[in-house]
Amino acid sequence: MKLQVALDTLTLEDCLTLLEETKGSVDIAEVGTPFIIEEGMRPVREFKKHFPDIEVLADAKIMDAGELEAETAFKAGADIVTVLGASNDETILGAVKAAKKYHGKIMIDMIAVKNLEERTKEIDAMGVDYICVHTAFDVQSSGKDPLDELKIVNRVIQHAQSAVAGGVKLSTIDAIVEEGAGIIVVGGAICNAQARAEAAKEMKRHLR
Ligand SMILES: O=C(CO)[C@H](O)[C@H](O)COP(=O)(O)O
Repeated sequence: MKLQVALDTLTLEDCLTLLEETKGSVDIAEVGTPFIIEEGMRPVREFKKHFPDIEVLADAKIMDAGELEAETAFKAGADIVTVLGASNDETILGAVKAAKKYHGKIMIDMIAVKNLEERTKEIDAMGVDYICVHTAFDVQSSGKDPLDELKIVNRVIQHAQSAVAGGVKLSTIDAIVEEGAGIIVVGGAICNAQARAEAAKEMKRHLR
């Protein structure tokens, strides 16, 4: 199980400090979607330069032009790139093609996918590496629990590993660990903590 820290709203400088502080706890540094909108691929390059031992995920949430956009992120040094599960199959397959070329990985973000079971089966057969259930920022306050979706994905996947994102915190991580996931993504619960290094360490301690 890997711990991925989602870096969405911090400055580049603060992210580099956070990654230094949390060394040994964080397996994957995510350049979050808002960060990409702000800075493009610069954080991907900088994270790779300063922390060559940490995997870097570009949360590009690709929806079209899969091969082209994934290639841009892989060329910048990303190890993993996200593509939306709601995209056309051609987009996902294009991104998988780029991943093969650059020896990278594709994570499919199932955010807002309605036919989760059926779509997971289809996507699992496309050669992607991770299928991530994701409670969107915009619906987290509704109290939506990602566990039900994670159970569906874990039940149907045969090739990919599962991942979970969206509002994960210390009080919810044990149930996720119990259910099982290849990657657990934590953003605010680490980035907004008073003691970020301790928060990341504690999260990591709960993983298997
Ligand atoms: O991709 C995202 C939003 O679309 C976030 O990076 C993801 O939800 C993790 O952050 P948090 O733990 O703060 O919800």
